[in-house]
Formats: sequence, structure tokens, C-alpha cells
Amino acid sequence: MLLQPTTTVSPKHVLASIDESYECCRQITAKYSKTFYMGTMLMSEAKRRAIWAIYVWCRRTDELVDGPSAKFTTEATLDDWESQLESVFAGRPQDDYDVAMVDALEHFTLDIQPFRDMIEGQRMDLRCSRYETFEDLKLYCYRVAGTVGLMSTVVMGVDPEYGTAPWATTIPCPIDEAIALGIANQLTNILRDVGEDARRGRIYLPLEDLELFNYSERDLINGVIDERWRALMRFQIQRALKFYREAERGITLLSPDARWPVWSALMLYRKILDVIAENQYDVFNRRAFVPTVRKLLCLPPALLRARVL
Ligand SMILES: CC(C)=CCC/C(C)=C/CC/C(C)=C/CC/C(C)=C/[C@@H]1[C@@H](COP(=O)(O)OP(=O)(O)O)[C@]1(C)CC/C=C(\C)CC/C=C(\C)CCC=C(C)C
Ligand SMILES: Nc1ncnc2c1ncn2[C@@H]1O[C@H](COP(=O)(O)OP(=O)(O)OP(=O)(O)O)[C@@H](O)[C@H]1O
Ligand SMILES: [Mn+2]
Repeated sequence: MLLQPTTTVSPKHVLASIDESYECCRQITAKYSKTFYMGTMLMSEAKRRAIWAIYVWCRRTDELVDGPSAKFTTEATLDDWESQLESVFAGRPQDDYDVAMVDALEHFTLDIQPFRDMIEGQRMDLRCSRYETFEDLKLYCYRVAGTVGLMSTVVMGVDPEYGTAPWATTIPCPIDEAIALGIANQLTNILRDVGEDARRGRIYLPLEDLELFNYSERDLINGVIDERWRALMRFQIQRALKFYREAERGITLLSPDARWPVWSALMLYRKILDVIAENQYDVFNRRAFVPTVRKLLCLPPALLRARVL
């Protein structure tokens, strides 16, 4: 599936209908991410359609710096993509995929800022290939993934029950927890893809952490797996788990029909960390992969937690 339009849309071009556009977004979500698609299948129709539209917008943004034509992406490409985003928020779709986004924006009051922040995260990928400290990496993770948490939370909604307590003046919104789940997912993704990224000349693990474990950039590029590496990886996994724990606390505040999907997405993604450990931290030669059966096995415990926590 080609995610970027090949031609500029002329004013006379007839765009896809709303239903066609959502159907395209559904198919792309299903093709690119079984984990998130499975999560959306547990939501109401309106919510899941909006999440598919957002997924496709995020996937297209990511493809600009990560996809097959990434070598042609410049700052100007991202500036144009940001202009297209402004058009979508002004209710003017520029291509078939935008149609669903414009419709989703009519149903949910999404803020444009997280979308802009994600594009800024992609600019970081153009400008730098190393992160000195964890604080630097955390900003990157907020931009490319914490933002997804903010976007999704608006669609999923919070439980109105929390606003009915006599002392409550507003309904609490688990913003920090939503960002934490994005960061946890991104850290997991970074650990899974260490080898692939190194082959593309990119190191996301903070250099200060490499130094702490006396493991050099050269070791990483050569894929050296020894006790230093395993200790470094255990440290990274523990850090990701802290973000997952913070995220867990926010799920109870979400609208009841969103809790199961989010618990499932959390458990399914976190499983990747278990697989990395089962693979003896070899993220250089093998991709940590959670088989579909194991993913399905996560669904009943996720339901249980969604009901009782
Ligand atoms: C179930 C649900 C609500 C899912 C949200 C689905 C969604 C809109 C996902 C967008 C994902 C996307 C394409 C982002 C672009 C940047 C990127 C690639 C980020 C990485 C995602 C993983 O994708 P994948 O494994 O396919 O990676 P590869 O490209 O294959 O390498 C990320 C790791 C980020 C994903 C972050 C989230 C899904 C945020 C999760 C947070 C919430 C749903 C908020 C929950 C609320 C509370 C209160 C906890
Ligand atoms: N950038 C891409 N270009 C083309 N196809 C892709 C791309 N990314 C993923 N895919 C397709 O999507 C499928 C699933 O991708 P992936 O390896 O991310 O696993 P997944 O089962 O979707 O898990 P997750 O939901 O955790 O990402 C792959 O088999 C691949 O065919
Ligand atoms: Mn994927």
C-alpha cells in the first residue's frame, strides 16, 4: 500500500467518500499493526474508526523518515506535511486518507498540537542519530509516541463517573499516564530494533547509558553480546517497565469501553520485552516477535484487569 500520494490533488479531483476512506484506514491499520488493530476491534464503531484515521496519519508521518522513500525526505517535505495537517484541521482534506481524519475531527475535539509535536519528532530523526542523555531520548519518545497517547485518549474518553463526586469540579484526565504508555511503547520499540537501527547508522540508546556499562558505540555496531550488553539491556527493560507501571494507573480513569483495548495493547506490547529476555538479549540477529497465539492469550487477562481494576 502506497501511503504517500503520488500526485498533487487538483481542485477538481474527486476524493474518496468518508466510508471508503475509513475502510482504507482500517485495512492499513490491520496490515501494519496487528497489536493496535486487535485493540481497536474491542472499541465502539465511532471510536475505532477515529483511531484508524489517526493510525494512518501517524503511520504516514513515520514513513516519511522511516519508510522506503525516506531518503528523499527533507525539512521541506516535513514543512509541506505540516501545511497539509493545517488544511485537515481547517476541514480541507488534501487526499483520500485525509477524508477520514477530517471526519474524525468533526466527531472528536482533537488538539492540533500533539500532531505538530509528532512532526517535530520526525525532524529530530532527520537532524540527529545519537542521544547523549535519557532526558534527550525521552523528549524524542514523547514527540513520536507520547503524542499518540494524547490523541487516542481524546477519542477513547474518560469515565464521566469521576466528575460526579461532590468535591470534583472537573473530570480528571490521565494525560501523564497516556504519555507514559506512548513512551513505554517507544522504548520497547527501540530495544526491539537496536540491530536494525544500528545497521542504518542510528543509536537510540542514550550514550550515557552505554558509558555506564562500559559498552562502546563500536561494540554496539559490531553486535557484541556479552555480560556488559545483557546488564545494559536489563537496565533499559527496567526503565521501560517503570513507564508501563505509570501508564497502568491511568487506565481506570478511561471510559469503561476503552479499558480492555488499552490493557490489551499495553500487555501485548510489553510482551515484546519478555521475548527480548527469552532471546538472551540478542536484538542484533533476531527480531523479538510475539506469536499471534500468545497475543490472543493476553486478551482474557486484559479483560479481567479492565473489569476489576
Ligand atoms: C489501542 C489503541 C488506542 C491504539 C492506538 C493506535 C495508534 C493510533 C497508533 C499509532 C502508531 C504509529 C504509527 C505511530 C507513529 C510513530 C511510531 C511508529 C511509533 C511506534 C509505535 C509502534 O508501532 P510498530 O510496532 O508498528 O512500529 P514499527 O513501525 O513496526 O517499528 C510506537 C511504539 C508508539 C505507539 C504509541 C501508542 C500506541 C500510544 C499508546 C497510548 C495510549 C493508547 C493511551 C492510553 C491511555 C492511558 C491513560 C494509559
Ligand atoms: N514499513 C513497512 N512496509 C511494508 N510492510 C510493513 C511495514 N511495517 C510492517 N509491515 C508489514 O506489517 C506486518 C506486521 O508488522 P510488524 O513486524 O510490526 O508486526 P505486527 O505483528 O504488526 O506487530 P506490531 O503490532 O507489534 O507492530 C509485517 O509482516 C509486514 O508485512
Ligand atoms: Mn509494526
